[in-house]
Amino acid sequence: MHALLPTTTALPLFDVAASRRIETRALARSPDLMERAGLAVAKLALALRRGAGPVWVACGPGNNGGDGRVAARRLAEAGVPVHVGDEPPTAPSLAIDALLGLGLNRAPSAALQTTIAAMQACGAAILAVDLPSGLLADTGQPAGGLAVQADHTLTLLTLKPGLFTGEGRAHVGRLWFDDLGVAPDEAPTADLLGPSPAPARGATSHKGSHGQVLVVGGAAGMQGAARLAARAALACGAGRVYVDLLGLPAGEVADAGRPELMRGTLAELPRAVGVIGCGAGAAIADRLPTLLQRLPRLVLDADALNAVAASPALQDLLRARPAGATLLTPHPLEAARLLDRNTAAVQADRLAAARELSARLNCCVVLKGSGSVVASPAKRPAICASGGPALAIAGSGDVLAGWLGGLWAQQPDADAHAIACAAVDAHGRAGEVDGVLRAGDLIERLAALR
Ligand SMILES: NC(=O)C1=CN([C@@H]2O[C@H](COP(=O)(O)OP(=O)(O)OC[C@H]3O[C@@H](n4cnc5c(N)ncnc54)[C@H](O)[C@@H]3O)[C@@H](O)[C@H]2O)[C@@H](O)CC1
Repeated sequence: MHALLPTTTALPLFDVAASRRIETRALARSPDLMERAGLAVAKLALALRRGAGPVWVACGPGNNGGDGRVAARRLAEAGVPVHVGDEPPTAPSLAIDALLGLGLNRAPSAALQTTIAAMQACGAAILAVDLPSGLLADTGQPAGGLAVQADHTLTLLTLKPGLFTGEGRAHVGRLWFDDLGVAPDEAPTADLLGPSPAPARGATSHKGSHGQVLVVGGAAGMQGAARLAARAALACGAGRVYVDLLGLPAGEVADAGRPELMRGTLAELPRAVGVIGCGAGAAIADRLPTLLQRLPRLVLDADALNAVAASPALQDLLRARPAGATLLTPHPLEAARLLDRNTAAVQADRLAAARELSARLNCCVVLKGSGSVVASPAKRPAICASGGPALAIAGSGDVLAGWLGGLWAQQPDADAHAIACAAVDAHGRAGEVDGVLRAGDLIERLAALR
């Protein structure tokens, strides 16, 4: 058993169906899995309980409750006062939520809702077994809108996607993992991202070795967005970064605060990585057909995505591009527009929405939000484990788009999916600070962690 995040390596994720198959085969080999699970819960509970009061164990009707009952027995054997039941004892030293795990298949019943409310109000820290009760393992959504808000979650046997995306991160608290000694014996449903190495910079390399980025955006009044993207691409290490600022006369400097940035256009830069749409406004729609047909590698963000959503002709152009050549970075509302549904429907199953969009448009899709999802046609999707609320700021997406472009410029042989996985994880890690960041500070943190 160990605390999981931050992870230093990529990790496999398994949905409910895969976890069940792994569990079934493991049970055939070692029938004592529940004993191992309960013992792991008891050990963690011993470390987490505060004070001399009883440990409250709330057990549900299935095997999740079975884990709880084994943990209660183990704790009692260790001399700890234990209370098993639906209502809290006086002054509990810890509450163990063993109500519902993988078997959750509907909104918590009225009785369970009462127990969950009592647990939230009991004054002790909550340790959830496998999953916070009410949280759907595949999507990270609370079934019926209600799930335990745990302080700690000890997940068992497999890591599930819903612990990391959707509302998962808001419910699990600190995440612990015990594989119960079982090595997964099938392909994962998705990957949890770990850090990727920064592109190598050879001793004799020069700026021409590190690629070009062309940022197209920045309509009148929105030039900051394009400049943030360009600054991020530069900080990432791209050799030359150009900005085609739609709202600025040609003779004016790209960015007075960053003299390294240059003005440029598609006509001069046919091999650059395009970062298109940051602060671009509606004018980008007219530029997109040429950009989509000419630039070999493209990152589309913000207004470029809205233009694509509104135009079947642009969607056809996207689909016609080679596999691995285009990266889309929608937030949930932009993804909803692209999929012609509402934001809630996207958030209800983020993995599925990202996969569907990537298949429809033949692109790599980064669905932003807590637990960003990276999906590409014919590839296993990935979920980002890094990041936090400090990233919920103006310009955060522009910085990500620019970082994606900067990374891709330096790795021309990498496909969109690999670039997206590396950039999204880096962006998340740079955003792991207490309080609030500004987008400019985020660029500096990305550069420092590079
Ligand atoms: N079988 C084993 O040996 C192991 C089991 N494990 C544990 O077993 C869990 C899965 O067990 P189960 O498949 O029994 O599933 P659960 O224990 O999660 O729940 C299943 C039961 O809950 C009921 N239920 C589902 N949703 C409900 C709702 N909204 N309101 C009220 N009742 C609801 C179902 O009708 C069923 O009776 C895992 O999450 C994990 O905690 C793990 O410890 C690994 C080993």
